[in-house]
Amino acid sequence: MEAEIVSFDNLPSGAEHIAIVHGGLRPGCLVRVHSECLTGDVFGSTRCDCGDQLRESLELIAEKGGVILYMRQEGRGIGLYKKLEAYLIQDAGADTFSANEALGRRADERTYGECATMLRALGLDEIELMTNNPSKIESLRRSGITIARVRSTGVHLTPENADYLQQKATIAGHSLALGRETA
Ligand SMILES: Nc1nc2c(ncn2[C@@H]2O[C@H](COP(=O)(O)OP(=O)(O)OP(=O)(O)O)[C@@H](O)[C@H]2O)c(=O)[nH]1
Ligand SMILES: [Zn+2]
Repeated sequence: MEAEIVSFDNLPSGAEHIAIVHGGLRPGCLVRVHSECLTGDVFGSTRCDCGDQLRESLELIAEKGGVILYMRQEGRGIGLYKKLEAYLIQDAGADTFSANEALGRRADERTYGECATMLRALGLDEIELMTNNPSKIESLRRSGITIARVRSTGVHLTPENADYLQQKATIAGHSLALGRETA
């Protein structure tokens, strides 16, 4: 697909977030807010579903038009090195949220105010949001973005990521129908 990559001046965090835009921008268009996961997005790690969700979003946006906000919020905001440390703690039995806390960090350090700023800069204050994460929905709504519709991402369930997905559902309240598997 042909897409435009948009950068943004003066985001308060200084992070190099980008928007990938395909098709016309119109009120209510499809938006995926994707948090960076180097291990999953680039290297195909099977611990998580991030790479599958990113590819799913790219395919949908290629088909319908829309935006991916690629947010440099690696490791739910704790960064890559800390996420790798958290993986070691998980391998010793912790869930993915308490492993962050064992490192003295919060379970999820992401905020989404900059996503709202980026959407407004693109002229979008009404969107269809692609997510299963209730805090993304609430946070964007609190930042003044109208979410006309929420579209769930698929459930990319594998034996390797089953605990991770189960913990997202039970600990962070993600709407994931883990009884079924989709492509
Ligand atoms: N700290 C930590 N971060 C992780 C872990 N696994 C994935 N991540 C990060 O979690 C983020 C993706 O978050 P998810 O909770 O999978 O999904 P989400 O983006 O909140 O929700 P959806 O919009 O429904 O996909 C990325 O920044 C990943 O790097 C982990 O075990 N520990
Ligand atoms: Zn991941």
